[in-house]
Amino acid sequence: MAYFARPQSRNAAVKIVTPTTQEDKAKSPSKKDLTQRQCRNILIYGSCKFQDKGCIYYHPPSPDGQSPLTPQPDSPPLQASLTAQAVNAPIFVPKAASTSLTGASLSSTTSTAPVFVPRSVVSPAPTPAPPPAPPPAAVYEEYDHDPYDPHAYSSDAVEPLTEQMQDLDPNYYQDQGTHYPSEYDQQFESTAGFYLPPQPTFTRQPLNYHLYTQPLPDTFSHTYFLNDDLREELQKRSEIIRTAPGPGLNLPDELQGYHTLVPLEAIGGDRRKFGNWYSTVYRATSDTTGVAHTLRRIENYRLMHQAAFTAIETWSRIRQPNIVSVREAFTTRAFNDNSLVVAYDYHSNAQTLYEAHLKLKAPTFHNGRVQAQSTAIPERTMWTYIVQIANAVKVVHDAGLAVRMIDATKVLLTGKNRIRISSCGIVDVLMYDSRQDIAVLQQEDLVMFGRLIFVLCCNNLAAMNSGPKALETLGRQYSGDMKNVALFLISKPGPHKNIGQLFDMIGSRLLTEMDESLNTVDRLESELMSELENARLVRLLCKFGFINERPEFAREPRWSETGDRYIIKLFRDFVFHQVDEAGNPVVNLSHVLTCLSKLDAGIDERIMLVSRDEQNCLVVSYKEVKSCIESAFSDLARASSMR
Ligand SMILES: Nc1ncnc2c1ncn2[C@@H]1O[C@H](COP(=O)(O)OP(=O)(O)OP(=O)(O)O)[C@@H](O)[C@H]1O
Repeated sequence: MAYFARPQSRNAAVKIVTPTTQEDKAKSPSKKDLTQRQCRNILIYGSCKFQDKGCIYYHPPSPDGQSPLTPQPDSPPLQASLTAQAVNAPIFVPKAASTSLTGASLSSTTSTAPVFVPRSVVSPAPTPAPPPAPPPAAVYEEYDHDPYDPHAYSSDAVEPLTEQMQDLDPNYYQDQGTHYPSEYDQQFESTAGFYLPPQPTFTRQPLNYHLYTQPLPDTFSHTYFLNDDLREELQKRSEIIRTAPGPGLNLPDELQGYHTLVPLEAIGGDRRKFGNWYSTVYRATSDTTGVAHTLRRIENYRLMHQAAFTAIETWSRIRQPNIVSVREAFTTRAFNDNSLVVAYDYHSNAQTLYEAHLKLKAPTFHNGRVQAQSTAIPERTMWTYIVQIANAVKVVHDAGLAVRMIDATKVLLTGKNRIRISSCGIVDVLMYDSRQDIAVLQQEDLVMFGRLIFVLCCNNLAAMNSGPKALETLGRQYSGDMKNVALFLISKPGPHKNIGQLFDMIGSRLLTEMDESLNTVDRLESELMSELENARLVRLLCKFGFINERPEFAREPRWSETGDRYIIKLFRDFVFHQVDEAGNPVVNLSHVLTCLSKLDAGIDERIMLVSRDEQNCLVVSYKEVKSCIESAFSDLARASSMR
């Protein structure tokens, strides 16, 4: 009987063919020869559990008449700790229980995804699988590490086995209640006259790549996909970054290395001035990098001194997470006037603090009643803003510059509670002629910062017009610390009033902020983990797409349905085309993800692949399917690079 036939593929797949009779098996000369050879279990374990249960190999009698090399009850335990799994050998199927390796009996070695019933398994009623042999009782008569060559196994082959064992979990043996050979064992070995492999050294713990990456312990719930809020936010950003300009705007097609200008604010209607000038903000794409940038254009501005751009150079060297980075500045006549343009980083879906908190919002319906939306900013959020702005101001002041524009319409909210000061450097260019002492400008920064706190706490852009009322509102709704900070910032300039002193006042809040940002990093890292897995699987699916059913190779024998590609095709059916008992398609993402992850890891777990005509089935491991895919894909890649 042909238990195993070497498949057409050079890969190690076990083809299952119709079982033949016992007589055929008896006639097999190779089997006969095998019975003359000494049983490997005797060599490795000192005994063979299956000696009297059908093992066909030679078992030498022991001198005391007991079964050969059976350990005495008080003798030290033999090193019988290798399982079939440990040496990568097939699971032993006792002869009595398996007259043939039918699909049913193989089911014990197949994937454990029980919900899926491949077509061929559905139609013939499966016979119950025999219980798997106990792990330590593995026999190696049939296989070496090449499972198809029954004669290949020799004692020399023990060496490669130890190499494979090095990849195993070191605790594996402890778990089995066995141990590595001690000195005593070594002595026993030599006196017993059989060879035991040298003690393996374990260099690393094998990774269970086929399992999804675990999130950080206990902190965050684990999901396969990105958190909904974050996904929505990121999608919105990438959607907004691709919006096209409306028709009839009459904007230049090309502007000093930028194209596709899109205004970020309404053009026309009531416009507020930026100092003495009108300004407009555009999103534009860089010709060289394809990256979106923000261009702030000052209309009708005539540059008198080139030196006015010196400040832009200094600003462009500042990289601080709470400042919108400055890229460059230039003048242009592309808008049919003399315009000054300063380019900044673009933060998609950004809002100004004014838009986020101060602008009147449409009322909402709650319990059937119209309700004005609450615009009060929670104290916690206010402290986050204060710490971030203070951080930015400190960096700017330390660089010998002044922000010169800390205003609710110029501070951007670019993410959840994440703010950045925008429009930096532009005032330095505009006011170049009326140069002022930098220390005075820095004091002004602090006052502007204080005013912004009053505006946000009172929810009123004109809060500072009535100082005492604003102070009272702030004191009523926020803590004493907040009031002190706001008062300090708007107080008269003095030698001790600087941004460093503010940090002395808010020291403990900084620690809270730091905790928060570390938590955010952890959370995002955990999100990244799941996306990492998904990216891995997408690459795998792309390989599948490249390989499966290529029309140009339809007549090519190597691509035909007899080689590696056939295994890949059947595997594709196994992953995606499962049917239930009634023949209905099973659409189960978990099954797909599990299979693909196991494939990517190339683990030794075996699965049964069934041909579409249900006449043949192949037992292959994920490792073997992976190697088929790798070789098919590298063939393709080679072919494509030769063109
Ligand atoms: N760097 C940037 N990245 C993304 N969007 C930005 C950037 N800078 C400004 N914006 C957006 O451009 C729009 C206009 O910005 P601007 O600074 O002109 O605000 P504004 O409220 O219109 O102020 P003003 O009344 O002074 O023009 C705002 O919606 C803002 O979110």
